[in-house]
Amino acid sequence: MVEAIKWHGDHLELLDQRVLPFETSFVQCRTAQETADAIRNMVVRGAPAIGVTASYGLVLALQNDASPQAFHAACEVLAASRPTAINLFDAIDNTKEGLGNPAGWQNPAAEAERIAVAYHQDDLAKNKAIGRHGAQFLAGQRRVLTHCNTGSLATSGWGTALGIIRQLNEEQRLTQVYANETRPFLQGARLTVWECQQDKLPVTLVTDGMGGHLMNADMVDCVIVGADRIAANGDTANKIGTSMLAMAAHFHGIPFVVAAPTTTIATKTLTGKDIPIEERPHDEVSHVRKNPITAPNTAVFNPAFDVTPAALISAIVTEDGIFHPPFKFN
Ligand SMILES: CSC[C@H]1O[C@H](OP(=O)(O)O)[C@H](O)[C@@H]1O
Repeated sequence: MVEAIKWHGDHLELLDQRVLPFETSFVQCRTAQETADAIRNMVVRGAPAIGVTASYGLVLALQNDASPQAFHAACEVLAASRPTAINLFDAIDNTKEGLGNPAGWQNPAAEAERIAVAYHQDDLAKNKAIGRHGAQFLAGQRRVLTHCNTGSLATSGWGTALGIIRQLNEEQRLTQVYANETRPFLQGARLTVWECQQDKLPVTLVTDGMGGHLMNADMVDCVIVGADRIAANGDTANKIGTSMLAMAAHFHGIPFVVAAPTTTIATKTLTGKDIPIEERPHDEVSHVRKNPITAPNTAVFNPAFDVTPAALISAIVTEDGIFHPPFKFN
């Protein structure tokens, strides 16, 4: 199981997901700003991984300057790195609350480090529970279509949707994984395929437009995806292209399952309309690995996420179990 995030006590080491699987290189962070830049630039990505990384960014901030003013400035810098994944804000609030008691500020850097390490370990435990619940729920489903990357690279290890897929494989109940390439950042083609190959999962790469054909040809038993923010009513923000998969699955009567830890559930976000959708740099769409795929100065729209209405979601799997519609998280 690959480790995307490594804490070394005085710096953070991130596996650079912008260049996998072609290069294995690492980015070191020693300040909150460097950590925020790594999140914004998608050195590290994936909602749970973003939260864990931000927790360590706050430790670095306190190691550099243990004043409350510097800590709150670091919270702002990290909170501004990416707007959609609620895990980022959950992690920041988790450290804020942990330092809330008077004892927390006696040695805030050490206390924040204890909090961050616990948050990191807790996410791994959540992933394993999601895998168990999801595999139990999907008994008999053997051919899975997934979107983006929701594995060890997007979490503390094991994964959410890919964690369920790993569990199905461990229980010898998986015959096929179709991985959407997931334009424009290619999390599927570059990261999910690589993770599946590392674990000898039966993975086939498909383009983002193939989902309807696979379902029409009866090649898929279920669709499993991750999430970046689940609203109180179950509307779910996930990688751009997810909602179209949900529409196709609904039309074909195929289960569409969202897998996420409860740190991805935003009870104060009432519906999908309240979820901020990140827009990313245009060259992510107009170029692939720095090579242009369109004419210069082409107009581009690059929303990184879309919202799948709760009505299209068959089940939401968290570490607490399986939730069915109508969803009401509070
Ligand atoms: C378990 S990862 C959840 C989620 O995060 C990814 O977004 P990004 O790669 O832009 O950070 C994707 O939406 C995954 O489904």
